[in-house]
Amino acid sequence: MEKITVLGAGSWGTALAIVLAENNHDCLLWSHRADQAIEITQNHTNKKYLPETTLPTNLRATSDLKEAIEHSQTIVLAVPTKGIREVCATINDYLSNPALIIHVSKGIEPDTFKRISEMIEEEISPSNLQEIVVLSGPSHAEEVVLQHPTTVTAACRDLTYAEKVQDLFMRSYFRVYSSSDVIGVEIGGALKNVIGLAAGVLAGLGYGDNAKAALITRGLTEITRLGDKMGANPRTFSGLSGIGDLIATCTSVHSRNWRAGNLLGKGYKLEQVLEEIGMVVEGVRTTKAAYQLSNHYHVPMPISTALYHVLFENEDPKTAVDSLMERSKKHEMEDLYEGHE
Ligand SMILES: NC(=O)C1=CN([C@@H]2O[C@H](COP(=O)(O)OP(=O)(O)OC[C@H]3O[C@@H](n4cnc5c(N)ncnc54)[C@H](OP(=O)(O)O)[C@@H]3O)[C@@H](O)[C@H]2O)C=CC1
Ligand SMILES: O=C(CO)COP(=O)(O)O
Repeated sequence: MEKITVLGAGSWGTALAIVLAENNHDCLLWSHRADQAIEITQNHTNKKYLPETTLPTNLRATSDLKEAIEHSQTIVLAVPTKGIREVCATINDYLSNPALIIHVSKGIEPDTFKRISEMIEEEISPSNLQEIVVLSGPSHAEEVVLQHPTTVTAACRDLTYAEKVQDLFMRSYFRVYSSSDVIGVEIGGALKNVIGLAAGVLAGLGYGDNAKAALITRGLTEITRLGDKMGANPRTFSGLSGIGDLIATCTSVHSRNWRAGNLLGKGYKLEQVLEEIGMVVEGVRTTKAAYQLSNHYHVPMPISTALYHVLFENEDPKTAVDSLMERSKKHEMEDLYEGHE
């Protein structure tokens, strides 16, 4: 049994805290909202994010970040990408011993192109950092809390820590694999949200399985193309954090990215969509990052680019799909690494 802190009491932080508490770890969940921390500790519920779930009685929450950091040196970071820097900068002030940071967020920062682990390294001083592990894969919180079989990957440049995280989380319904390809796992997790949004757009436009299969396949091609340039092992994209999460996000009604895209395809405006979903839709910001990265590395990413135009330049979704289909003809395989659009 270990002491573990989970930062972020949204759907994913809460679902992971449940797995850890069920594994008999002494898990303290931090919410930045005091009323939610009280609800979790006293009522054993988190109605806003997991309305049907009863939390284990050994799972406590606090809204005191200092208390949460003093609780343990194993910290699961489960806040949206947008909040990573702010939370890390604050916890850096509270850390007195090097911590193992396990991050579970899926995004890339626009403008800086930083992956989550890079942002963490910029905000937490080296003397306060033991290692960073990314935990990622096809894992909708809604299904994890129902104990449906789920598989994810823990990646760290030092495999020993990935294996430690495997041990912390492994449970009958929650199977964790290990990897040393942090870049590949982070890029796969972030960019699948872009393609997941696009899959929702296609569904909203009324398109069916042919379009969905095309999008998943060609989406994986552009993720792999960019990942290769950014230093990932291309084989990682055939794994759980790559094609695995791409399938889960592009085919599931649980996915907030898919649902957001679906509303966009039906004609709703982005602001209305985000209001309606009421939870983080990581793919929106990451689409901006993907578009910028595509230009920066001169890597063709036609789907991400088309979605960028829809999200940020008001392009009509149907017109965007038509333009994708009407591009000049290509060879299917040759363009993967050679950079032909
Ligand atoms: N949900 C899922 O199934 C999965 C999610 N993920 C990833 O996990 C990350 C977290 O997502 P998820 O839990 O789903 O998101 P949710 O939208 O469900 O919850 C986000 C939580 O973070 C809180 N929050 C937002 N900004 C900050 C901040 N600056 N400081 C502290 N807390 C903050 C929110 O508080 P408030 O209620 O006040 O807004 C809320 O409690 C994302 O990167 C997502 O891609 C990964 C795998 C599965
Ligand atoms: O990452 C997820 C499942 O693996 C959750 O996806 P959404 O953020 O689209 O809900």
